Amino acid sequence: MTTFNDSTKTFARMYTYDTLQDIANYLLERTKLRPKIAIICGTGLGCLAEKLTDTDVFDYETIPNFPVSTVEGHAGRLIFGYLKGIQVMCMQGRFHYYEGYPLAKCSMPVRVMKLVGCSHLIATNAAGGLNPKFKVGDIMLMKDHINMMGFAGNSSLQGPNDERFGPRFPVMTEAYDPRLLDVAKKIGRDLGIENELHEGVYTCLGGPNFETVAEMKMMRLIGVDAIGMSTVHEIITARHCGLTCFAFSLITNLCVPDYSYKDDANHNEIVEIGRGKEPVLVELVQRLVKNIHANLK
Ligand SMILES: O=P(O)(O)O[C@@H]1C[C@H](O)[C@@H](CO)O1
Ligand SMILES: Nc1nc2[nH]cnc2c(=O)[nH]1
Repeated sequence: MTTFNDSTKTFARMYTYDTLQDIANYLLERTKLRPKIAIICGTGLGCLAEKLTDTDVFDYETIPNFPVSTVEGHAGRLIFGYLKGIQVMCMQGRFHYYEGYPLAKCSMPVRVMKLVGCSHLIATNAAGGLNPKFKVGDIMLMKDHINMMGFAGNSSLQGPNDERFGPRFPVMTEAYDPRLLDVAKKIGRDLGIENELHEGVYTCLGGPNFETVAEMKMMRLIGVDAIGMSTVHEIITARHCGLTCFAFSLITNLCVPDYSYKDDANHNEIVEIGRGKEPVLVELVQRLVKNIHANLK
């Protein structure tokens, strides 16, 4: 019988440094672009990738050893291109634990980004707003996360550690780059959206079910502002291999810890809210990319 731990370790062994280097080489042989900035588009936020110009597009199923994206609202393409003249690589669609992929597999594209030559990661997601100040359509800049799945002994870094990626025991105290957080707040003020922009703590739960009222109450008690089903393991993997990280959540629904609240979360609405916020999200990311590029060493 295969246990949870066995399968996690099997995937960690399957995505060895050499296998991931092969994937990176496959891409580098097929694009002339050498981006330093990688972007992961969350549910309904794939519009970001549509803004790239002079693109080289790789459907996930054409990339050797790449998983496929099975979620509605996630196109399943890795795109190299220019965002306002700056080279980026963009995942239009990510992998989630609830799709049946172990966390190591969900976050393995982050290591490919590193091997392609990226130094920065911008991750986006759709999340339920638990902080009572949040409204649908607001943006929460991720200041920190609580790794609930890690508490349960499930990590993307589980299994043998390859020091070429990073140390066995990586620190996470500055998982989200404080400078980029400040830059994003300034961009928010410049765009006049400071009233819909917050900072907060995100957590990833395994999904695919949304939360019970008791679970929402518990999350609020421990300091969570927004709940989702991704990003945390990607950031852990990215920090492990030395990428500078920035992430934000689009608040697509409210997590109201009250039994009389009846407006339940719904995936189609989550996708639609993301699409509706396209102009401001694209502008935020474009300006952030410009700032990162200007500060590259
Ligand atoms: O990929 P993200 O984290 O943006 O997707 C969230 C979590 C679920 O996949 C989905 C729920 O509608 O949105
Ligand atoms: N777990 C979780 N993920 C989400 N993604 C978007 N909204 C939600 C939510 O309310 N809960």
